[in-house]
Amino acid sequence: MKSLILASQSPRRRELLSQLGFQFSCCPANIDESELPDETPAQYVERLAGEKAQYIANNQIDSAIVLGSDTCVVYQDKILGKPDNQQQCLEYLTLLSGNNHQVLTAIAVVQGRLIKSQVISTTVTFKSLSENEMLNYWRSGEPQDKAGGYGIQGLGGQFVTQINGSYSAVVGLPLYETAQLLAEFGLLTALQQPVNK
Ligand SMILES: Cc1cn([C@H]2C[C@H](O)[C@@H](COP(=O)(O)OP(=O)(O)OP(=O)(O)O)O2)c(=O)[nH]c1=O
Repeated sequence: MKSLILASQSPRRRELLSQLGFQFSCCPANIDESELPDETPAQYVERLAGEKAQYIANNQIDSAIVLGSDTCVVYQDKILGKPDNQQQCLEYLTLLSGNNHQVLTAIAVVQGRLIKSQVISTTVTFKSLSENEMLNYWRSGEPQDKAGGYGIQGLGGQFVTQINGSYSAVVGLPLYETAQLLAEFGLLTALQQPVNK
């Protein structure tokens, strides 16, 4: 029986992976998340997802399958990570207000020396936000641990007028692509199992 490890501390990723019906354990991967010079946002998230998975895989004695993921918000080629403070969050929300942005989520699966990864891009449109709304939102406590300073699955959902792509990828783990990638490592969801007719 192959064991699956989610290289994450995120309760959202844990919940999403549970939706696929897998048994797995969670290990947070503490890696340096600084950007490298000349790296595109897609290269950045793909590298971090791979490093998170590899960090955990390197500490395994057996050949466990390790899934890592990373999400960032991109506005006009600028990466918006988790806001450090109120001022940065208001800056991010001001950029997102009334505009389209991309949410990039990368997933990486590692087993021994084999690594496969993928980047999923989703376009999200925000309504125009008032200063009051932004301040109240910051005070709700929701933006603090989220890329771009918002959570589509929470209070922040009321800012979103349109989404083109994968909702689960915006929340942190794309369900369709994760099921496909894990299947390449022989981990099938209950729905992917062959049926005896
Ligand atoms: C845009 C957006 C991001 N997010 C979250 C997803 C990610 O958890 C987080 C981005 O930070 P990440 O660094 O991708 O992940 P993390 O630190 O939460 O967890 P780990 O590295 O241990 O896997 O922002 C939402 O929950 N909702 C949203 O709408």
